[in-house]
Amino acid sequence: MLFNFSIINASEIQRFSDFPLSKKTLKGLQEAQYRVVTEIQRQTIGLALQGKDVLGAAKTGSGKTLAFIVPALELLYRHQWTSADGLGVLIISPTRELAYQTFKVLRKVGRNHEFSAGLVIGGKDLKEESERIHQINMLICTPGRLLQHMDETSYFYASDLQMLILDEADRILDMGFADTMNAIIENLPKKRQTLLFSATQTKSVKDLARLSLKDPEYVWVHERAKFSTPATLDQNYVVCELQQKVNMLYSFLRSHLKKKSIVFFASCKEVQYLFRVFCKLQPGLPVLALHGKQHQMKRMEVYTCFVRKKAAVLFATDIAARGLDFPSVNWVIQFDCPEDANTYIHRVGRTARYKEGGEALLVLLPSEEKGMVEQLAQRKVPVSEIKINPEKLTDIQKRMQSFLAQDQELKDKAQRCFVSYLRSVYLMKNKEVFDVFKLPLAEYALSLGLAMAPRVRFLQKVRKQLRANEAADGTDHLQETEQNKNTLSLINEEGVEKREIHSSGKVSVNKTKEKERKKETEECSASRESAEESSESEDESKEVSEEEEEEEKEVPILSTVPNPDSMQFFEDDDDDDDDTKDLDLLTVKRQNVFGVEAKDNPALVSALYSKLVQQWPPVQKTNMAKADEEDDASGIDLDKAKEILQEEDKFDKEEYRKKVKEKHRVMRKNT
Ligand SMILES: Nc1ncnc2c1ncn2[C@@H]1O[C@H](COP(=O)(O)OP(=O)(O)OP(=O)(O)O)[C@@H](O)[C@H]1O
Repeated sequence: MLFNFSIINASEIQRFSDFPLSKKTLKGLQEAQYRVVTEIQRQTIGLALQGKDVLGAAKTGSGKTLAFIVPALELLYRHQWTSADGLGVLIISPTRELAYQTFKVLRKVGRNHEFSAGLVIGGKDLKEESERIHQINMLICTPGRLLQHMDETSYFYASDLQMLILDEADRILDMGFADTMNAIIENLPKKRQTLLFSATQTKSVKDLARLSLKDPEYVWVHERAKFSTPATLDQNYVVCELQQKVNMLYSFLRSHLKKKSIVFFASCKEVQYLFRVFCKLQPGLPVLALHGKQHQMKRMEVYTCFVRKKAAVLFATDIAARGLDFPSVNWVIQFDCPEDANTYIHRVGRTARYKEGGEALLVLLPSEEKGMVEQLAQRKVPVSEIKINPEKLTDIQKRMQSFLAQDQELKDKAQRCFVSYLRSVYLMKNKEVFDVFKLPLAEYALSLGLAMAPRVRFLQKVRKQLRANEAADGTDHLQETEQNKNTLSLINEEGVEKREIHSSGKVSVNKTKEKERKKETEECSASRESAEESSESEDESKEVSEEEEEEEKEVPILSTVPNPDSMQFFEDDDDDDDDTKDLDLLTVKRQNVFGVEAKDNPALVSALYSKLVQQWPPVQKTNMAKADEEDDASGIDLDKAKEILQEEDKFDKEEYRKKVKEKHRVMRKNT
């Protein structure tokens, strides 16, 4: 059937069937219950069908995935592509989870076509992948693994590539893949169509567009929208002292037991510690944790488990902030202030997806409020302030102290959480919002259940440096709070290694010399936590021994608080009837929860990896329909998954990077 693509008029398109699409694609869309197009789909699919390069930006949850999958299928269909034609479409995703999610949508919508589709996201024997990769027509991959194939797989040809798709381009760049992307693009034929999609428009996205797109059509569907977040998203913020944040979170969860929430933290170690503590606290709903230090297998379990739960809370780092399509999330809580407005937008985008409603609560420290609220206003994010009623907070500090008194490992985690949070604040670029010297360290330590603040050597060094600068230029770089003056002077005094901050009289003796490790610093930077790059072991004992940076010897805390703990390691599924007593206390806004006037401010996958397991090895030799049937027919093969993941752990990324670097060096030398 011949279509006339030149007459597509976006303003007349309402349904997918209004586009000149093949019967196979339309059938796939209908079977997946996609009928009416979203705005980004209406505005970009026609342009892409006409063969134009497109840079598409639209709010989170607005349907960007189909905006590129539909034209990709159509392009190969029109060219009557067969498996013998090799690679025709390449889709690059920032993370494994997102790549797999996209792969699933592709298989669903493309099930009536006969192209082969493959997922190459690392973690499997390269040789095995290499033997099959040349048979793939549509390849979805993460950047690192793709470059690895380009460098090492002799069968890998992209010379006939018709279309390159860059999904979540901003995230790819944030994760430090700019060089990798440049190298990949150099390896691709110049004559091709390129589609680039992103939820936020940043300078680096425009740079990448300049490099990879030719005379692109810019489609920014929400450019003139009053707000840059979905209209169905209700957004509020509270200003909360650092030492009250944990109490606030606990109180919040206790009053939202029937809801599904994601709580974002700045670092893995905060997630690790607070997850453990909240399991012990038994808030009355399942608690899950997702972060970049988890073994891939664990991430599979957690993702699947959270997708299936009706009510649960997921503690996460920004690894979960972008692209992932968790169904029916009611609340996104930003426990720690996001790095910038873009990160805020991606995080809240995990709720209120595709016309659904959702609520977002941002927790800000007093020192963060002005700068962050201004940034959000500039980015057209409508967020209103609500206040916490301190009387309605449940104080869990004593319970936490009691847990730590009985569990040295948990105490170690608390100390790492403390240091890691401070480091994450210190590493933030926007110093108007993030000022580590304004934080009440002693109180914060207490609020984590610690008897005293661990020594933080990097702060010591920073302080020294600032003092030296001050002496040189006569200015006052250090504006300390009274509390910090105390803490800092103590930690700065040569030989003083004890600090008592708790009335119960505990003494801390810090014995370990800090190893200044760049690796650690990077791990704590939320923006660098990448699904693809994560290689840390789940083995916590190993983690501990590797990360002894703030080791501390301490006399155990004497606690009179009985331990209510019945340790639950992974999740707490217990529905506690008593919970209802708090219901009227903390329901943000509607019941004036935090007690307050709302002051308007102007301003892997349900099946994620379970399916990944079945479609391994990753190349689908069969057509998509068959693959999909197989996919739906069977359950999770955990043994197989474990096998795959064990293989993955053997893959030495450092070694590989060195090899690639060396290879590039030799190549540069030779040219
Ligand atoms: N035309 C449509 N009709 C019905 N549902 C749709 C349509 N397009 C997309 N959806 C659904 O909307 C949700 C969000 O889609 P998608 O994940 O593509 O959004 P996105 O714009 O890529 O979001 P993000 O920027 O957060 O990655 C998905 O659950 C998807 O199935």
